[in-house]
Amino acid sequence: MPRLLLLNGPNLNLLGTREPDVYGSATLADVEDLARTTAEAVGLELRTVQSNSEGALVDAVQAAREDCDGLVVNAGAYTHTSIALRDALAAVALPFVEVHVSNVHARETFRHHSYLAPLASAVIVGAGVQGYAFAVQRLATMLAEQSAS
Ligand SMILES: O=C1C[C@@](O)(C(=O)O)C[C@@H](O)[C@@H]1O
Repeated sequence: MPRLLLLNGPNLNLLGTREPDVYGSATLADVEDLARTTAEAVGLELRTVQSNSEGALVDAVQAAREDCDGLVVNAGAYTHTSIALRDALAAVALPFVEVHVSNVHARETFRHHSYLAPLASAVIVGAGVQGYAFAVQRLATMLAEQSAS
């Protein structure tokens, strides 16, 4: 069964209590449950990693090359700063969908640039935590198309 890695970066462990007016009330556990339920409904397995450290996220991306077919990535603030994470995603060359809970384009200008977006298959912003479900569904479609071709 194809497998996805759901990667959440810094401060996303605080979802549910962190700036609820911006990020809503769903917790990281809620997000992981939603993504897993969505994945299982379309015949995919889901592995989850959350870390506040950039190096651990790079390690998780590298490890995904061994056992995953695609990634859902919310790198939090590292989205806007991390060339290392971008290089890791380029190195493993797995399809990934970038997700942001909030509409980063309606926020501070430093959130408008993503080092990851040019490599992403799709970018979903501002859909709340439902964006994670959309990302899983998009990857399921892409993987099905890939295996049919
Ligand atoms: O930590 C986060 C969360 C975020 O990735 C989002 O999901 O909206 C947006 C980022 O700018 C921010 O640093």
